Amino acid sequence: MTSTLTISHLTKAFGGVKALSNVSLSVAAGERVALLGHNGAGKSTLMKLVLGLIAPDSGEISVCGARPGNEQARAHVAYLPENAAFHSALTGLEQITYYMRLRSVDTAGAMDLLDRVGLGHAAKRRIGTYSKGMRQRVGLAQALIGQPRLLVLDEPTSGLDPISRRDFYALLDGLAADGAAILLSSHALTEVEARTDRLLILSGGKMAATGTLSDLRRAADLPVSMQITALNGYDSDIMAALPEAIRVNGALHLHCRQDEKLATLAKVASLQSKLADVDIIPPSLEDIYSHFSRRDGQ
Ligand SMILES: Nc1ncnc2c1ncn2[C@@H]1O[C@H](COP(=O)(O)OP(=O)(O)OP(=O)(O)O)[C@@H](O)[C@H]1O
Repeated sequence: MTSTLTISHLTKAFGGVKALSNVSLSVAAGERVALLGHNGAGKSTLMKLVLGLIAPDSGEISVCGARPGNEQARAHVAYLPENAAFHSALTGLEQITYYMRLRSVDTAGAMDLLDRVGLGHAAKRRIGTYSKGMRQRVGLAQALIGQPRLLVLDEPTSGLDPISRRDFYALLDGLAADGAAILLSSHALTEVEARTDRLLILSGGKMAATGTLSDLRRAADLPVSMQITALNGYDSDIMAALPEAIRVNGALHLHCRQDEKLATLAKVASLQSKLADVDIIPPSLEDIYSHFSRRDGQ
């Protein structure tokens, strides 16, 4: 796979604060990558470096083979800030036409662009009357001018309702299918897990983990929980057979390491005639995220 964005050993400090330390990553054409991390983890700094708005102290960045911020890189990169602001007196169509002129792109395609982001029906209404979701779509339309090969999206779905989020990700799916590389930051773990190809977790400026959720689940190696419900009258038999179980709100809970899971299940299964139900509860996405995202001292 060709890499649209390549970052090698990137380091950036602001005074005494190390915002990024030795971060390397790549995003391939058609790949959707989510950047996760606590407040101050370094996500915005990484995006600013990719956009060429600030320079690294050391390390290399290549955007479609060019240096960030130069003319070639800027022609291929689009950015959507978290709170895109537009002129409230302009219509969606006027605003997009204006941006197209700024980018020296033929404005005849403005309406198509608005249709593509689902704003065709409101193209001639003032942006001041748009909902937050509609303004985000104006931002996305603006980002799509000139068919960028890399989209850098800073918390693009924050403040959107579930339907608008779903529509937004469906749009991103289409762009990725057409070959765009997408790097987006988010705090919405469940949605990025479902709608991106890979997760990157930054913690204290360092790359704490990268991979699919299954990769991260394996690497975190967090304990598995089981909730065991005994048949009436068999509670103490179960407690005797599973002394490591603890009682929580009337049910019995058992924790075991990943590599003990099958053996523990076999033990539980041997008590089948005394059990009403067993639920296996894998570590949640939040558990995995917190495992990798612990800040210093936490
Ligand atoms: N211009 C700057 N001057 C001084 N310190 C800065 C500057 N920009 C960022 N920092 C510091 O660098 C660290 C990383 O900040 P950054 O904004 O990249 O984090 P973030 O992950 O985007 O956080 P958030 O989720 O809150 O947006 C923080 O400690 C921040 O205070």
